[in-house]
Amino acid sequence: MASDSDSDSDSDSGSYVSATPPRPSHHPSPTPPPLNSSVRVSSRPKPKPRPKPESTKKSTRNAPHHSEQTKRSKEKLRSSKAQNSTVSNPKPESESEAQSKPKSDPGSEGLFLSDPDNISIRICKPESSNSSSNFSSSFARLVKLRRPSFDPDLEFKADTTVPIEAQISAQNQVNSKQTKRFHPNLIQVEAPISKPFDQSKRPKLHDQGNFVRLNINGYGRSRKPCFRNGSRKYSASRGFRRRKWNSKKSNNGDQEDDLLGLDGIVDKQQGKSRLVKEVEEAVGAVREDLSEENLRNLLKLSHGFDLFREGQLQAIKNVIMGESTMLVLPTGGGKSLCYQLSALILPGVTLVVSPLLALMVDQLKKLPAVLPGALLSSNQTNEESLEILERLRSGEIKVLFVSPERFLNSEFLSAFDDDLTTSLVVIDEAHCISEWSHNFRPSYLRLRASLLRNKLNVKCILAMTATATSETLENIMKSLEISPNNLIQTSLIRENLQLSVSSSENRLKDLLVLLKTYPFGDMKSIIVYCKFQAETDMISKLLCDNYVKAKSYHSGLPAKERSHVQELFCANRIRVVVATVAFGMGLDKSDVQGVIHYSLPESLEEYIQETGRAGRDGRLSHCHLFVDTTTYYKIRSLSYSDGVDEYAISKLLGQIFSSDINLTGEIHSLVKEATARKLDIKEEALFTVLTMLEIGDEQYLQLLPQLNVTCLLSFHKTSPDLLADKDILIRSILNLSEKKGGFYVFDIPTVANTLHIQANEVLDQLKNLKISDEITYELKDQAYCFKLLKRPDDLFALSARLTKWLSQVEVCKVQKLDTMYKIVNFALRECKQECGCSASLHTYCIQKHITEYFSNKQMTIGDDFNIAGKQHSPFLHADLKSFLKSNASVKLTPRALARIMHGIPSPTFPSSTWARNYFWGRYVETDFQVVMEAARIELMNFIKKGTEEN
Ligand SMILES: Nc1ncnc2c1ncn2[C@@H]1O[C@H](COP(=O)(O)OP(=O)(O)OP(=O)(O)O)[C@@H](O)[C@H]1O
Repeated sequence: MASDSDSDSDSDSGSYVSATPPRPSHHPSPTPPPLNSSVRVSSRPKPKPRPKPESTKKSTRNAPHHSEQTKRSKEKLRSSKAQNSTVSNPKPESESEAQSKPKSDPGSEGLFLSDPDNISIRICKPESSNSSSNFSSSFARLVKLRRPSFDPDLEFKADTTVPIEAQISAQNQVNSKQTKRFHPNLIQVEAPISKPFDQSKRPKLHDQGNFVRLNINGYGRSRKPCFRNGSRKYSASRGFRRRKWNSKKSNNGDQEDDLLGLDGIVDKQQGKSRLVKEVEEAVGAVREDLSEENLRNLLKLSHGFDLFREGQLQAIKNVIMGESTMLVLPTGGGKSLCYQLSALILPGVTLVVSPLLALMVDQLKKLPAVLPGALLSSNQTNEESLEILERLRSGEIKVLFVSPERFLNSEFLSAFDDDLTTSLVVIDEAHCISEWSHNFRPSYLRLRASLLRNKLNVKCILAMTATATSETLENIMKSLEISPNNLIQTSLIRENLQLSVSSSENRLKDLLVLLKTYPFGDMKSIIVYCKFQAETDMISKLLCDNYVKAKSYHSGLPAKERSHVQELFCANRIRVVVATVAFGMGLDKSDVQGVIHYSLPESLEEYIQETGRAGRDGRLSHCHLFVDTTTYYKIRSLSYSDGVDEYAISKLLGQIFSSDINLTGEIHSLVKEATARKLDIKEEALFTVLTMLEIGDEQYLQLLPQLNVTCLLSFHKTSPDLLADKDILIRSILNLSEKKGGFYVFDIPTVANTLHIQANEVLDQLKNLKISDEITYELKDQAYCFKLLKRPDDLFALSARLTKWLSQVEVCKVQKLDTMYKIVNFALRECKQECGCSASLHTYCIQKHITEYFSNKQMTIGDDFNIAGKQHSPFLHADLKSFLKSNASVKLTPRALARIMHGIPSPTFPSSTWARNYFWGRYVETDFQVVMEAARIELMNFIKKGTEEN
């Protein structure tokens, strides 16, 4: 039976169909859908034997050295941030980003780009007491510009004491005496004053890599150990750089850097400029002659490695020659190096699209010091993002990390309009493009070659993944227009991994035994993967009770705690991390010796990725998998939690294209939670449908960045009416809002549409008024926003097509799980124990079947196992009848009924309410399709009977 905790599994990328995204710990309450749920018409090396484990060293790191000036900057930053911390986050980009970011905790670990010396140009200062009218006037000009015919008096039938023209001319006079302030979104109208980048150019020290720019929350924090995990300390590249730059090297590791005096810093800076010069020369040589020798010389200088790994050299050569390339290297195979070295050589910018903020942060940290990088994320303010784009244009940034959702942002795309040369676009985790991958992510669909060429003017694309079937690869290469000749693929599983499997009736007991006996008993660094968050907490506690140093890790934990666990693990201060799928992306700990799957992975792709976290140092490592049928059925059942009925899709399309929606470019919104609950469609599935309506065969709409669309506003200094006289936005708000509980409640897109401006321009103006202490406000109701471009000719045909596609994706997901189960079952029951397979060790047979699966070869396993569960149950129909009788007033579809019988929570039927029902999860072991068909029959009978009785 799946309860709340059962279903609260994690995902590594907040993807839609295949992996359930990290969930909040609460479930939506089962209250009826609120009124606003409708569309809002707003207006490989040979394994070396592992040495005996050493006793864990305690890493000691001193507080970083700061100059007085940086301390002052830090103070300034804190106060400015405090002033600027609005209740809102105006541009949430994606679930995954939002989940990765520290939840509005100013003290939490900074995943922000920052330059503490440059605070003054980014943070809006509070204005003097009459500043609201200044804002009002510049805002009025903006409105006037967007909608010349706009007359607030006529529009709102209100008296105005100050006509808008007078406001504008008065403001012009004021402006002529004042420093000009430009609205950030006025770039199309009037170019903002090009701010000289007045950051005092602190050269990066070698040990800072790219991290110093990450932390907007406080300068000093950039040197906290959270960004300096234990493994990095000993990494080859850092070691190399140390040798290069610091002749006074002692054995103190990082501590030594912190204790260096000014002389040391000067030495380092000189060393760095020498290195930069050498790298520049090496780059020049490569540009002249793309020989292996020249590339190896550059590799040595920039990364400190002597040799390329398999696939790297070819990938780099392809990219430098402008050939779009598909690169498939195993986890830890060295994919990042391919774009890093290429970025050094190519003249323009390298844009890296990455699915997770945490991954971006990690990759940014890993850039060699000679390669300046930055990232854009929804955590940043508009000013910060604009500043980064400015630095990109000025050539100060060579590598920019972005999420796929960033491509919805017009400001971002317009930065690539003219002079900016984008030499390379890298699509990391490229399998997310394909709906047939284990981790499909709708936003990745946007990343087609045509868009990248048109919008970014880029010729070369490098797509990278560690795991993709040939079908997925075909899909990716087709949408990115990569020639089949440019597929570089090495083996999927590193040869240093020993794979074992055992069936288990009591996994907890077996896990304890495994951790205490050879080979796992000798290991100092192990990851245990579980399916559910609650499991990880329970198991780590049990391990601690049994003297195994362990911690749990899942996306339900606060970001700070997660990074703390990762730090401890990387520093070998805990032996075991018990984690969900959320752990490990971007983890570059080379000496993980063992991976244990407590739960069956959902696909072979997931298995390969997770086992690939062991033995990145090339040493012999072990991966064990526990198989129990109950977990298999439970996971299989949950694979059906994203499915959608045609009926629900039709209703959704009916809302999106309702007759009173016009196509005049107004912003429309769909409140996520309310719509999901009303239509019983998961939010991720809603987003997939919207994405398909944008980039499917025909473009029906244009998606905009997601927003909190409902604003609750209260006034403080000036009375609302007086402020409305001065401020056109406030006047609109007063006319379009309802008064509730002391707040003026209004819909942001409606106000934006009335004034013919963008929603983020409304938010910017609200922020300005808040800074001037005129108002405070709260934002709620996260919504998908879009503009309608075209109405479908046949809504029914469109919903049938979309439903069919979604159900194929669902089937594909179930098949992936079944294949995983088949392979381990084969190992357990059918393996002839040849080629090294023996007892629980099945490296050979598992690898063989993995290769068959990924190369699309016919699997050499029969379909003997009854993997799909029981096909029939004598009591199913009787139970369905009984359920319908006792829940006659509940509106049910066959899918909803089958979900209840399987114990699968959904937006309308959350487990918090329904898990108490007697029938909840009783048929988890019967194939879902069988239960759904039975539910359809019984529902029809029930309705027919009801009609006859009436
Ligand atoms: N040619 C090389 N020689 C030695 N070490 C290398 C080489 N290339 C990469 N590495 C190292 O291998 C490790 C893994 O590299 P990287 O993180 O790029 O792998 P990846 O393929 O991106 O892994 P993942 O799939 O987990 O993201 C890093 O520590 C990197 O420094």
